[in-house]
Amino acid sequence: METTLPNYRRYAIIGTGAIGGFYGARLQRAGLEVHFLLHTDYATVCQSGLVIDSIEGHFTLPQVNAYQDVHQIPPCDVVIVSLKTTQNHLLPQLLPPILQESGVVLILQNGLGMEEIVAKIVGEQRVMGGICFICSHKVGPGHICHLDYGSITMGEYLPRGITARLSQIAADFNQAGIAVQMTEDLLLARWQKLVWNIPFNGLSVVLNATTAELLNHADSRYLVKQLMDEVKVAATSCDRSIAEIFIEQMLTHTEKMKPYKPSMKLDYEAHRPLEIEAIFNQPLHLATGAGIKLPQMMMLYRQLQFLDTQNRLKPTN
Ligand SMILES: NC(=O)C1=CN([C@@H]2O[C@H](COP(=O)(O)OP(=O)(O)OC[C@H]3O[C@@H](n4cnc5c(N)ncnc54)[C@H](OP(=O)(O)O)[C@@H]3O)[C@@H](O)[C@H]2O)C=CC1
Ligand SMILES: CC(C)(CO)C(=O)C(=O)O
Repeated sequence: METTLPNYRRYAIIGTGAIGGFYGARLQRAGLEVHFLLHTDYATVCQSGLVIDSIEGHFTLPQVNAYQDVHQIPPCDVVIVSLKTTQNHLLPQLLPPILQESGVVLILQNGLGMEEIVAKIVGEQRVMGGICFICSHKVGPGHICHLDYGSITMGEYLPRGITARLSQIAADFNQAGIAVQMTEDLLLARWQKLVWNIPFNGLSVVLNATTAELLNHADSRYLVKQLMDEVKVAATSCDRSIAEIFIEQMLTHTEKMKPYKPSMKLDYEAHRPLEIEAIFNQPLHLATGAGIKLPQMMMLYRQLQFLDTQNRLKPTN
């Protein structure tokens, strides 16, 4: 299959929240054509556009191409999936109407297993993934607050090296001031991100703590390290090797971060469904299927399932 995109590239954002709203707005500001699918913010964004408060400079896009219905969006060359993974059951309806024949879907989500879901809908040749290193959240309708970082590691789903279309998309993000690291091994990058997400997203909910609080107490820090070690072992189920030095670097890097509530903690506080399936269940499924025992991860997974169910029964304040 042809893996070069046209010189003029049209982008769609499926899920205009912390990730989609931020990166989509940066792409539009850099001169790219971007179409945004909205949900509850549709009316506000039609009226006032997108507002981005960012450590890299605040800006407003008073006019954006906003839609409530994918059938109104023109065919796009790059369709960015930035829904929460808990909404991925919507993708069979959302993707086919907007993906150009020669286009590609770029999944900007945490976790594992999303590329397989999208491959079933659009074909495995048309799937790419990205892992975002950013601290960002939606603070109001069409209003995104970008607190820290922003780079993305991107790769093809099928192992086909650094393709022309990957370089083209990376160049568009670079034009928007976003650093992109292109990888030949997307799956390794996804497992590496899980070294962070599994301990910090999970424990921040269960222990009601920020990243700094988790690292500053000897017992919770011990749990973080144990979980990181288990993710390292779990990755071997996919023949991926994570070096010990990577784990050490992740700990020291997080120590230097401003105290932060991971996205799962923010979802929990807002009584939104938690991304347990993609961040916990998929990795557990792959590893336990290969005969690997992961007692700490399994414990955290079951605690999160319990809390998620209880939390969804409680009304939002
Ligand atoms: N936030 C962060 O800093 C980071 C997030 N990630 C990952 O990125 C992914 C996206 O997360 P994030 O951007 O934080 O999530 P958000 O909840 O901020 O954004 C998701 C968006 O999807 C929209 N949406 C929900 N249902 C629909 C629908 N039916 N049709 C159209 N749009 C819909 C929501 O709209 P509405 O609000 O109106 O319902 C929301 O704006 C997740 O996998 C997350 O783990 C990764 C790294 C960092
Ligand atoms: C690591 C971090 C904070 C940002 O990349 C994240 O993935 C999350 O909050 O879920």
